[in-house]
Amino acid sequence: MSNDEVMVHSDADVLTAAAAARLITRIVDAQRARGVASIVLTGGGTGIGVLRKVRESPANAAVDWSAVNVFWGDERFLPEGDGERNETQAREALLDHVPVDPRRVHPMAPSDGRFGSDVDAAAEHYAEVLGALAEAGSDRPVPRFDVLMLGVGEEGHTASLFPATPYVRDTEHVVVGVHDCPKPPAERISLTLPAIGSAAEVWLMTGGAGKAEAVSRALGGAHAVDIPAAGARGRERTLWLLDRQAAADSAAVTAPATPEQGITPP
Ligand SMILES: O=C1O[C@H](COP(=O)(O)O)[C@@H](O)[C@H](O)[C@H]1O
Repeated sequence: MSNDEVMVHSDADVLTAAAAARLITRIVDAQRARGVASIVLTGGGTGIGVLRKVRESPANAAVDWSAVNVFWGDERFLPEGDGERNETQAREALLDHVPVDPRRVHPMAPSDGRFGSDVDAAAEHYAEVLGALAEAGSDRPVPRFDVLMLGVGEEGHTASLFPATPYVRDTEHVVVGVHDCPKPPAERISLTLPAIGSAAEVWLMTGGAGKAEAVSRALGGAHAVDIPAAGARGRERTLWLLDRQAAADSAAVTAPATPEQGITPP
């Protein structure tokens, strides 16, 4: 039985705005508690939409952007600056517009960087970057992630972990080089499910009718190998942020009686 929390918003615009407000608050709270916040970004329409809304929000001035560590959950292995890279899109949407400390921004390597076209070497290096920033005394080989955001694909992929691939089954690595990806580009870099599961909070954010079946199967208890999003769980909290269309097929999430409604499945 899942103890995921589900929040359904009326449409994609409200979803991204509400998730942005939530993200700002999460960062401010983490900075108040520890002086610094660590966030893990996702690509995809909803994830980038959320970053755009953070940029547009006057409340983003409450964040000390110089004390935000930025990581990525996955990356499309393409040349630096390519418009399809999750990093490029995140920079355009937010990071180029707020005073982040470049030393705290940790993108995954591009395909024309120091590892050339060797996606496995690039993945191994990212694991080293994460390991070097792991909390002192922690047995987790990654930093403390206050929030790790994810998208959900129509077939249930999350980060760059696709159904029935060796990568979604991987429990040995923190980061994997993904080959033969069914959604272009063919090569990607991704955190594994155990690495995702080290985050304090995991937020799965998606909207649109095309995601309804995957969401329903994930919330219905599908195996992660079939629906990778079903295997993404935070240590303290797993939160699904959906619009009505994406929630439409989920038995545990009946049509909201009010415009916004949060539901925790039984
Ligand atoms: O390729 C990717 O797609 C997923 C989902 O994207 P969406 O546009 O369907 O919401 C995203 O989570 C992932 O980071 C990205 O690399």
